[in-house]
Order: sequence, then C-alpha cells, then structure tokens
Amino acid sequence: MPGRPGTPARRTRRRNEVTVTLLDIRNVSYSYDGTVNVLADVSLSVEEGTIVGLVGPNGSGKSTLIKNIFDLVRLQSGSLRVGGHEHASPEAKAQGMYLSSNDYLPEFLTAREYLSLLGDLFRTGTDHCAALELFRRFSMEGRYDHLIEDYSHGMRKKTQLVSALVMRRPLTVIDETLNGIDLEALHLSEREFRRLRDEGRSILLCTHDFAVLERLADRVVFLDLGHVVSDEPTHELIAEHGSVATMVFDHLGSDER
Ligand SMILES: Nc1ncnc2c1ncn2[C@@H]1O[C@H](COP(=O)(O)OP(=O)(O)OP(=O)(O)O)[C@@H](O)[C@H]1O
Repeated sequence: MPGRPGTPARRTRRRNEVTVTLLDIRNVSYSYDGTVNVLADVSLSVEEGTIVGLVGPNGSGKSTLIKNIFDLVRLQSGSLRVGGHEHASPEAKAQGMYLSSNDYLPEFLTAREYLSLLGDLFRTGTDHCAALELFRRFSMEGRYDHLIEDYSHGMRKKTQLVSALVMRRPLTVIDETLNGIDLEALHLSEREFRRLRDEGRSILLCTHDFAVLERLADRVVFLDLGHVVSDEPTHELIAEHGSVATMVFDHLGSDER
C-alpha cells in the first residue's frame, strides 16, 4: 500500500553526514497480463545528490519500473515515494523529470516553444539564455528556433538532455537518452550531470553503456528478470568484479539465474 502523502523523506545517517532518500522504491511488483511478474518485489533508493545506474538485459523490467515511478502505469503492489510524497501525488510529480528512451518530441514546436511549454508545466519558467548556451555547446547553435521536425535523431536526444539540464528537477530519470549522441555531446552531458549532482540533485540513469556508469554512477543497480540482483557502490562493484560488464556477464552465465 502506498503511504500517506506528506511523510518526510527517509533520512539515514552515514558516518558524519545525513543522506536524504529522494526516491524510495519498496517491494514493487508489476504484471502486465496478471500472470507473469515483470517486476518482482523490487526495492531500491536514490539518495539526494547521487547518480544511480540502472542496468539489465532487454526485457528485464527497467522501463516498466520507470513507468511505475512516474505513474504512467498504475502501481499494483509495494510503495513508491519521491521526496517523501506518495508517487502519484502532485508533490511527487513536481520533483521528477523523465527522459524516455524514444526521441518523441512535439515536432510542430521549435525547441524554444517546447522548453517554454515545459517551464509552464513545471511552473518554473524557462531560462532561455541557459538553453541557448547549451545548444551552442551541443553544436546546435542557430537551431533553437527551428521546428523539431527538422532535427536529426541525435539533435532530438540532445534537446531532451538540454530540457533536463535547463529544468534542473530534484530527480531526473534518464532512460537510454544517451544513445545516439556523439562523443563530444556525451562528454558534455557527463560534465553537466556531475554539476547536477554537485547541486544536490539526483539522477537515475538507465543505460547499456557500462563505461558511462563506471565514470559517473555512485551506485549501480542490476535488474534481471524483474529482480534486483545486485545494488552496490560502483567502486565496490569494480573492486569485486573488475567491471560492471564482468559482474553482469558472470551473473548471466551462472547457474543461479
Ligand atoms: N505495454 C506492455 N504490455 C505488455 N508487456 C509489456 C509492455 N511493456 C513491456 N512489456 C514486457 O515487459 C517486460 C519488461 O519490459 P521493459 O520494457 O520494462 O524492459 P527493459 O528492461 O526496459 O528492456 P530494454 O532494455 O529492451 O528497454 C518485457 O517482457 C516486455 O515485453
């Protein structure tokens, strides 16, 4: 059962610092057909000011978990809280931003109009100067007032990333948005994600690019067949297995699967 709205975010004390849980996922299970569990008792948390990687084979349930977080499918069991608020509440929805794995954007708008729309929806307004500067740094100078329908696949992905960097939500969930962008844009994105983290914002980063996670993520959660197989600080995972890829391959090749 989801908890009551307005409950303060869970606080835990680690050494001398207090960490605040921004995203709290407890015992979430989900089935599309009422028979097969696509998610099975999934629990994980994302603390404020951290980047958490989410990895797993195709069909392991990553996108379904993200859809549950954003109330895009109805929660069937367990609880989901964002900033201490029940996930379907307006307070929870005001904290998060979801970059989906596809590159669908409203084609009949310009990037300026799209970002203005987001600023209105989030009631934050839009910093167009910051967006223009990001467009310049993403090698899209001069395209801000062009219709999105004229953008390439990579430009749409970069526009999604710019939207997250301009909106600066407490929680940004990124589902494979880094696919298809060039190395220069990837480098810039990584730097900007670190800046978000330094500001105390959090990112749940779902990607098959393990090298990105080794550079960026504070923790990596590995989902397989709807179960959390491993949830470890990245440096401990690398010390134990050598790399994220080895950890994943070892599990996929093991008898316990
Ligand atoms: N709308 C849907 N209706 C029925 N089954 C679905 C639906 N969406 C996803 N599934 C199934 O749920 C399972 C998990 O899919 P999901 O998209 O969550 O996996 P994923 O880990 O994000 O995969 P990928 O890495 O390929 O994006 C798959 O078996 C998929 O076929």
